[in-house]
Amino acid sequence: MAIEAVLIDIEGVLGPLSFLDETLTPYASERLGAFIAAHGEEDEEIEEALDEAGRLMGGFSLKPAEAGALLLRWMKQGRKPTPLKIIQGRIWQEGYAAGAFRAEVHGDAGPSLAAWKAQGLRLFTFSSSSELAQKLWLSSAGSDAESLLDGFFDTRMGQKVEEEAYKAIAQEIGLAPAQILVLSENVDELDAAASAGLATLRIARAGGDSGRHPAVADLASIILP
Ligand SMILES: CSCCC(=O)C(=O)COP(=O)(O)O
Ligand SMILES: [Mg+2]
Repeated sequence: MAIEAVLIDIEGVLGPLSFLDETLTPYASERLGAFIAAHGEEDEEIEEALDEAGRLMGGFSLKPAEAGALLLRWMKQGRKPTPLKIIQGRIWQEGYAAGAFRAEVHGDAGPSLAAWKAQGLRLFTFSSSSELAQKLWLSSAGSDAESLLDGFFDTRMGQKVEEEAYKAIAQEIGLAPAQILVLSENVDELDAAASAGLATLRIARAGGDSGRHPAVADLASIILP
């Protein structure tokens, strides 16, 4: 079955892994408590995210300090539930606006996306970060990638290591799973995508084990039929 769409990871594929660990995560950790105190009771999106965090904990109504501690714990555990990613995205939005940092996109991202688009492929992201955080990353890097993308998927479709998320995305895009190629640096994500029947390709910019998936060193090395 011919590939009709490409589902692309951001951190690790379009941009460097280090930006999350070295810049975005510390920035959000340091501001989480103050951000929740300032917005937790007056901003609908943040209120809803905190309610959802409480539901995920079994139906608790969390006080701001409890919510801050819970989200920090999730971050330390490497968990990526949607309410955490929504709140992180809003904190990062303030950081980008204040000029605290700028994101980077790898040099091969724009030209590769443009070439695939010109071939008639549909292009989507799938990131653990919120749709807002994805768009901020790409636009702050001055990349034209955003304008080439047909849609942005995030954890509202499910976690990236869960097969069900990829089935839901295939249904949303309206293609058979085998018509979608997933690009990620993360083998667990590719395993989940392959279990759902999607085609997979590991982007191994830093090398490493690709498990059962084919791999290339960068986006420029991909030739799509
Ligand atoms: C694109 S903003 C920061 C990335 C992030 O928050 C994350 O959890 C990892 O993202 P990925 O694109 O690798 O799913
Ligand atoms: Mg990634």
